Amino acid sequence: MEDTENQYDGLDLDEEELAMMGEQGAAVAPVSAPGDVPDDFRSGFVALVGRPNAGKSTLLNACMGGHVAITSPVAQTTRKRMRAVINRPDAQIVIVDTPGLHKPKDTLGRELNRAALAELADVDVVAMLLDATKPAGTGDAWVAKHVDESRAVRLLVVTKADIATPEQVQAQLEAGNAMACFDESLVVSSTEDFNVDSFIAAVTDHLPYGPRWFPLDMPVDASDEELAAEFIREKVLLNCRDEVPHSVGVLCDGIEWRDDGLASVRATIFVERDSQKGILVGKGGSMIRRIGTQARLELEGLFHRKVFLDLQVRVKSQWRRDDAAIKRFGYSAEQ
Ligand SMILES: Nc1nc2c(ncn2[C@@H]2O[C@H](COP(=O)(O)OP(=O)(O)OP(=O)(O)O)[C@@H](O)[C@H]2O)c(=O)[nH]1
Repeated sequence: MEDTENQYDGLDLDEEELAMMGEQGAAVAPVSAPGDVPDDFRSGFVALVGRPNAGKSTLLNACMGGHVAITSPVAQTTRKRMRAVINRPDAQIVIVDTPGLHKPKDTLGRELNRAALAELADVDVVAMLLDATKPAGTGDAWVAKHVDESRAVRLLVVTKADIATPEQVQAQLEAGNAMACFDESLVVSSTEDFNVDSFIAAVTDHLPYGPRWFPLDMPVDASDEELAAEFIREKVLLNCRDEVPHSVGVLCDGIEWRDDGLASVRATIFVERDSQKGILVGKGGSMIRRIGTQARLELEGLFHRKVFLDLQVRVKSQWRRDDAAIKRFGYSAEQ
């Protein structure tokens, strides 16, 4: 069903809320002292915003040249703001991946929207992503309205050029530019590495002169536990269908860095109903074993060592309507 404007009623943050959230984001302090970087060093933050499935996390990964943010064909994959850092001799670019803006059905959905919108208040550049293969709708117009109100430099990025026709790309460029006043428009394919460099260059050109905000050895601002939980959730999304993906929350209960070089990771996958637990565990444990194997291989790549993964599945009824649970999972706007 096509989104209609009034489905988003009550979602807009007022100025006070935005200012408050902007201040929280601004709590990052520079790590480089004056003189550590050249006078013409550029640095700052670019937020990727757009509807679910627009390709935000995939573009972030393409910019980073690796698997940093989780992606899947399931809408609303991203639940945590993810900041990834590109370091160049002339610039430091902090890319902020945000949850897809959508019509929320529960407290979690509302928190995800709040988290995404809050980023608009506190970045230097906003890149609004539009999927070239999906006709722009009122949901995109709603996102564009917020982008238009942002004080940041605005980029329109039409994504998935590899699977769109030239006509679709052109139509999306026109639709996007009709919805908001953009400073620049680009067409990319993140999976085919088409124009990803141009995107980074465009962002860099619009960043102010400034210090480094993150140390050179910190490509993402997430802890090992947070990354482990997200990569496990990604494997659940890739293996499960229907209602299970949206009901899944993952908590990493701990990582032990053992003397024998092995990382022992304990994590719990939460679902909302017994029936979902049954699907997730699978016949004779086949599904959870598959998810565990895929997640373990991913974590071995991430941690550069062998991983022992202990996965539990538990039921927590209606956690998506529970503020405290949403906070505990780290999916809240107030991180
Ligand atoms: N062919 C193609 N597919 C893409 C491209 N970019 C993203 N995709 C696919 O589109 C789907 C959604 O991509 P994501 O990067 O997870 O989208 P997102 O905007 O982060 O989604 P949310 O987390 O729901 O907000 C995934 O299946 C990606 O593989 C692209 O350039 N080309």
